Amino acid sequence: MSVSSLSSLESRIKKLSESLSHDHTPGSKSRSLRKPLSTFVINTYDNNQKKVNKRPSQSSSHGNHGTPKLNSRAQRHTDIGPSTRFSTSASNNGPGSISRLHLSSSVPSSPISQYPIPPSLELSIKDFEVGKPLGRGKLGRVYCCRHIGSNYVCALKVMSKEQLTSQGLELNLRREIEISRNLVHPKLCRLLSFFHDDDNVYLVIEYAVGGELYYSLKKQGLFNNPQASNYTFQLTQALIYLRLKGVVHRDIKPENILVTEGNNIKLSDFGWSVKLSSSKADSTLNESRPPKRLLLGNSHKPSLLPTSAKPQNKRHTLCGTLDYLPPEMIESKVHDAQVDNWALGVLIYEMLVGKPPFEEADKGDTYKRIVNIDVRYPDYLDPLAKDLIGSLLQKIPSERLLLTKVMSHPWIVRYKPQWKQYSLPH
Ligand SMILES: Nc1ncnc2c1ncn2[C@@H]1O[C@H](COP(=O)(O)OP(=O)(O)OP(=O)(O)O)[C@@H](O)[C@H]1O
Repeated sequence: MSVSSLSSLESRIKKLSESLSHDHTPGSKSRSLRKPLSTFVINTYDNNQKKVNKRPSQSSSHGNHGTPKLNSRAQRHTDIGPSTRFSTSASNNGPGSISRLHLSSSVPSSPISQYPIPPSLELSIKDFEVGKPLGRGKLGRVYCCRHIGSNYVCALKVMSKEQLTSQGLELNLRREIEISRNLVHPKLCRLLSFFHDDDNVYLVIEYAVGGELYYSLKKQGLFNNPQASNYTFQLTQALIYLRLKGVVHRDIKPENILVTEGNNIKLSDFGWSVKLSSSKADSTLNESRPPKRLLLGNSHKPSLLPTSAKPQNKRHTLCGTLDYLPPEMIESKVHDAQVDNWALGVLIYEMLVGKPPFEEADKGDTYKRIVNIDVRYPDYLDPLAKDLIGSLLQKIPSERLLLTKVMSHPWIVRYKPQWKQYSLPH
């Protein structure tokens, strides 16, 4: 599809998506301020609350839940042969009693085109050799693992059913799976498969060896123009694809961007994504069919999740991450796909400055600065970058720069020749 037809399609989608409004996503209750949560709905105008650490550490700040208990049927010690790409560790602090494994970060995951894992449901945890923990999310841990049958290295997100239920996040998970299972793009972290047992739900995800862009950014402090423009370009590619699929991500932030070999990025975490109403979607999006009913079990197993995760026409949910929330969400107005364009502007700023543009100790102050579009640019910022950020951080959503125009913005064009030179080592 040509850039001009993408542009016009993007404009049409923008209009169509203006019909998005109420989202009755059940509230999640424990996300930090860097996490999207419906508690923002309750707390938006509560300025008396103490601000919590906005940048929780990967291993400890996602709540007080330990490693989810793997089904005892799955507990085993793996027998690692010398020919495998894993090496054993003396420690045994992985899930259950499974030996903890370490994967050399130089080992690439298999190309997605060759991924040989069965689509779903025939799988069980026994089909995987579980390796080192990669991180912890709100509902459980993510492990590096190997699909035994194929030797395919992937990430396994293990979520406790108990926690899913107690935190009312079944619908979010269901929506995440429904949306992400239909997304296949080199700049998106692909959901390869999913299955469940008595205790947990497991998502098999493409493995991103470099981890979160957030940690690269924290390590380096800030990115230079070539690096930031490279990541911006790649993320915009992902967003254009999502736009064509009628999907709004709603939680763009460096924590949800994973880095792979060759400094490639993959957008992840579709827990807060939504799909434009199929009845409203442009026919060229090929999204006119309602999503298939999601089954998280074999026929003899009850389906874990409710079946009401249909795309909503209207959305008012205050989701997204505090620093990345657009004015329309803070003001409880209807929002549309342009929330992702706003977040892209926030991200570019954060990459170049090292902190998000509206960050304040008090979240009420952050909200004020967001609704007033109070962006303060450091002197050292390239004027071209300022121009791009400013054109994305527009109060009126329809005035935000089109994604296709981001791709050809002079800041991108100017630094493109230096992208290879400034690749981050991973
Ligand atoms: N596909 C992956 N490849 C490599 N590392 C991953 C992958 N997915 C997740 N991780 C690591 O595991 C950590 C936890 O991931 P997870 O998605 O559970 O957390 P999260 O983004 O905080 O999710 P949530 O907000 O849903 O709790 C991430 O911060 C990341 O470092």
